[in-house]
Amino acid sequence: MPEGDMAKPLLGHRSMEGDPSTMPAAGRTIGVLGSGDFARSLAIRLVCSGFKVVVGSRNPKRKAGLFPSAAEVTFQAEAVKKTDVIFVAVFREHYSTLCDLADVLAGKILVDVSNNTEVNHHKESNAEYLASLFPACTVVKGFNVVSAWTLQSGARDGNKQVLICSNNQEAKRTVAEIAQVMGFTPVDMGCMSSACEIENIPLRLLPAWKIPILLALGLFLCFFTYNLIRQVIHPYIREQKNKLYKIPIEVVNTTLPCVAYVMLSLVYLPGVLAACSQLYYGTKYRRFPDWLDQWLQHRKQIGLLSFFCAALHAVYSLCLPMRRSHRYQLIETAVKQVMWKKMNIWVEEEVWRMEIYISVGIIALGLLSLLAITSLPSIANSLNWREFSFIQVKLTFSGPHTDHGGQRLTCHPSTSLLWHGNCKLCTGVKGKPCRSTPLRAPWSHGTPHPGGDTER
Ligand SMILES: Cc1cc2nc3c(=O)[nH]c(=O)nc-3n(C[C@H](O)[C@H](O)[C@H](O)COP(=O)(O)OP(=O)(O)OC[C@H]3O[C@@H](n4cnc5c(N)ncnc54)[C@H](O)[C@@H]3O)c2cc1C
Ligand SMILES: NC(=O)C1=CN([C@@H]2O[C@H](COP(=O)(O)OP(=O)(O)OC[C@H]3O[C@@H](n4cnc5c(N)ncnc54)[C@H](OP(=O)(O)O)[C@@H]3O)[C@@H](O)[C@H]2O)C=CC1
Ligand code: HEM
Ligand SMILES: [Cu+2]
Ligand SMILES: [Fe+3]
Repeated sequence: MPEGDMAKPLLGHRSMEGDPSTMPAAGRTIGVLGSGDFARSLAIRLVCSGFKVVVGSRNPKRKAGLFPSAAEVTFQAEAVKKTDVIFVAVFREHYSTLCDLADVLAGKILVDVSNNTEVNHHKESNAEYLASLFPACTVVKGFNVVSAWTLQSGARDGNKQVLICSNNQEAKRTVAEIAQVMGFTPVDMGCMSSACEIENIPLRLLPAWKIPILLALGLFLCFFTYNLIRQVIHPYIREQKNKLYKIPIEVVNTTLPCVAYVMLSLVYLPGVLAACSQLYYGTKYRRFPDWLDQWLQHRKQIGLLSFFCAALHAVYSLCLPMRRSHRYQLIETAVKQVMWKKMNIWVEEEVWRMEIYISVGIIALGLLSLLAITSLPSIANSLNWREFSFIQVKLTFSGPHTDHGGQRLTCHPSTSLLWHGNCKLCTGVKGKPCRSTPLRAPWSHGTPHPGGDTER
């Protein structure tokens, strides 16, 4: 790592957050065991954040060149002696090779940063395993959710959160402070039993998206097969016409809007089912069945995928006239027109149909884009709940709700509150919303009702 890069502060806005040297953790000596990618990034970041760093390696001479000159690289036992807080940047498989250090490590804080390459098949989490190897040490789990790359490039890129857990409050606080000085946001995840959960987080691949993506793929496959039979296979069998050229654009372009439409209806259908269930049972304080609950919670992802398909459809549609096949067809029509000596082939009805078709398509796409943009967390957070629900519900004509006939059903905190003026449960004035707290997501569950009773 060149010195030039080292001199640059990693956090541009650090001065605004106050001098980190005033924090109790700042300036202390931190140990790092291991000299791999993670150890190196950690050392660089720690040095830049004003800590003294000692790196413990099995082969310090060979590895010293990889670390910033401000960090001291020495033998494992030497390094451990100089500090009370040690990051163990070694894989779980090699934890047992550190057992020789047990005596020097006694009474110190070990930070377990390890991840698994697959879901843990061991009985206990890596951190609990480390704790069992070193009973005289205090083990804190943390930093595994940030990558070596995030550490080096600064917390302003990537996720700022560092999840921390430990059975020792004191040690947890110390590590949280270190994380804070490094520019991260520590999140207290409780005691050591959470370690397993924390270790599995980096293994998850967009968990909320799995079902919606499978759904979209399944729908795409069904509609694609249908359109393929209709537009390619059927003409071939009936008239021996070769229409294979239609597959890449035309068949895909008739498939995409169908998927978009079905997905869009799947966004709003569960709300209707939920309302029906509430009307049927005459209460909103009844748990929805799990499948409906899951469905309600996946609406955002389903909606975004619908938007994605619609946007692709628009791009495909705009490219239709660009194709060579389209040019040939135009010329063919013109030649036929000349041959038939027909001057005017203008059909008023078809012209209007297409004009309306496309203009409505453009408006629909515009509204969908608005929904999609406001569902980006950074934008959603900058809107207050009323603006958010105005865009998400009113602008897309998904309301007003059907549940406002009976007083008992009114005032559901998970929905747009624009129609809640006459809510009796609510202490709000007419026209005023019943919930003053900012809207996290209309489907966030278990929110206490401002009238006092807790939903579900
Ligand atoms: C591109 C795109 C992006 C989207 N992004 C977002 C987004 O970021 N955030 C977002 O909120 N929506 C998003 N949506 C989804 C859509 O806007 C929501 O469906 C809408 O916010 C919910 O309003 P609704 O009128 O359907 O009411 P629903 O919430 O469906 O409510 C209908 C009725 O069901 C009952 N009900 C619903 N949920 C519950 C519950 N949890 N507990 C008890 N009763 C309940 C109530 O009686 C309610 O009146 C997106 C959609 C699209 C197409
Ligand atoms: N890379 C990343 O982005 C992230 C890594 N992590 C975790 O950090 C830890 C280290 O990862 P990473 O730096 O990528 O791995 P590397 O393979 O790059 O480094 C592992 C280091 O462990 C040290 N080590 C100590 N004892 C042994 C031993 N017996 N056998 C082999 N190596 C030993 C070695 O240092 P030496 O030879 O100097 O002793 C080696 O450099 C892992 O637990 C990983 O899960 C967590 C989050 C992200
Ligand atoms: C800029 C926006 C859009 C443009 C320019 C556009 C254009 C077109 C065109 C040219 C067709 C005819 C395609 C063909 O016959 O093969 C079409 C069909 C269709 N569009 Fe759009 N569209 C747009 C947005 C949308 C949106 C947002 C939706 C719905 C979510 C949608 C739904 C459909 C449907 C269902 C069809 C019929 C598919 C078929 O069976 O042929 N369109 N669109
Ligand atoms: Cu209310
Ligand atoms: Fe409502």
